[in-house]
Amino acid sequence: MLSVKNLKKRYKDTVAVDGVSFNVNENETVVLLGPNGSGKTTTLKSIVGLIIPDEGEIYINGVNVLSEPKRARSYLSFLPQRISLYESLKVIEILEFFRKLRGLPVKRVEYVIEMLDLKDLLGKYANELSGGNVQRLGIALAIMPEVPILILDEPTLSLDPEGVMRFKSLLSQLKKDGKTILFTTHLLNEVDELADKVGILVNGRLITFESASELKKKLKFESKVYLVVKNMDDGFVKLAYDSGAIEVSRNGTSMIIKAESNKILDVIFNLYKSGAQIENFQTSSQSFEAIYQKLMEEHEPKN
Ligand SMILES: Nc1ncnc2c1ncn2[C@@H]1O[C@H](COP(=O)(O)OP(=O)(O)OP(=O)(O)O)[C@@H](O)[C@H]1O
Repeated sequence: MLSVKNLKKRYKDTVAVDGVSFNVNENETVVLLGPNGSGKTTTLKSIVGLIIPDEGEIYINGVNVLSEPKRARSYLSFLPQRISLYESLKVIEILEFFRKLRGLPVKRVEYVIEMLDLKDLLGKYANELSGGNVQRLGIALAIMPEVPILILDEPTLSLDPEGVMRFKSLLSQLKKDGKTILFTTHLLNEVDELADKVGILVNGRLITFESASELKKKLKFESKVYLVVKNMDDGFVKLAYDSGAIEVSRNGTSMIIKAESNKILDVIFNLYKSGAQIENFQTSSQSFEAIYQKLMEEHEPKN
């Protein structure tokens, strides 16, 4: 559906994108992560034909973006990081203006008003909108055309928690509708739920591109369990280590055990079998954020 091959872009002395290649299959949701300045926006803008790369090829539905930009672009819709709006127009006028510009039926305006819950904003002028509401309007404009591919640069930027939740359900609906979605984000804990695949860019290079679940497996995804044991004894700490725990800390009758996710239940079960009277336990899994930090440290070791 979307194929990026050996993409390179340099701005004077800055190498923004340095040989990036990846594919996005039909109906997949792919998230690009990376620190500020790692080349995410440059990659997206190259895909949508707004930047001419120095090297590399990009195909959308088999159409070369560089040689047939108009045809390639007809398959996609793009939400840029900063959208510029006509400040003297009301939200409804902006939606209508965009609809006419793209030659879309009236029902597409009704659709985006419903999907982004824009009813209360329709009479407001663009310059009266908060940052989060500008972003909602931007997303509305991006999903108005009925195209198979959506490319979104930081769609959750400035959204409040409710806006983020709304965006998440919008994205799962779009996925159900068969869309292929590529977006960048800094909200790492959203990645788990939304992404089929994750690409991580560091200094213009794609250091990983794989499914979120594979990434977790590879990095030995860890879980933590907090236990309160009525008859706590140092022997239980030793037993936890013997059962595969990576780290155990004891404080009075409670202990915190860290282990690989697939071993944590063994540890608890062995403690229980050996007579530990477990009064309370709570588990927590490593967030995607921790995984991301670990990868970053591997690629940018601290001095
Ligand atoms: N028009 C430009 N002129 C000069 N340098 C640029 C230009 N656009 C981007 N760069 C540089 O290229 C590098 C990659 O920038 P890019 O915007 O693609 O990163 P990003 O990962 O999207 O960052 P962010 O998360 O902050 O949006 C950065 O070092 C940036 O300063």
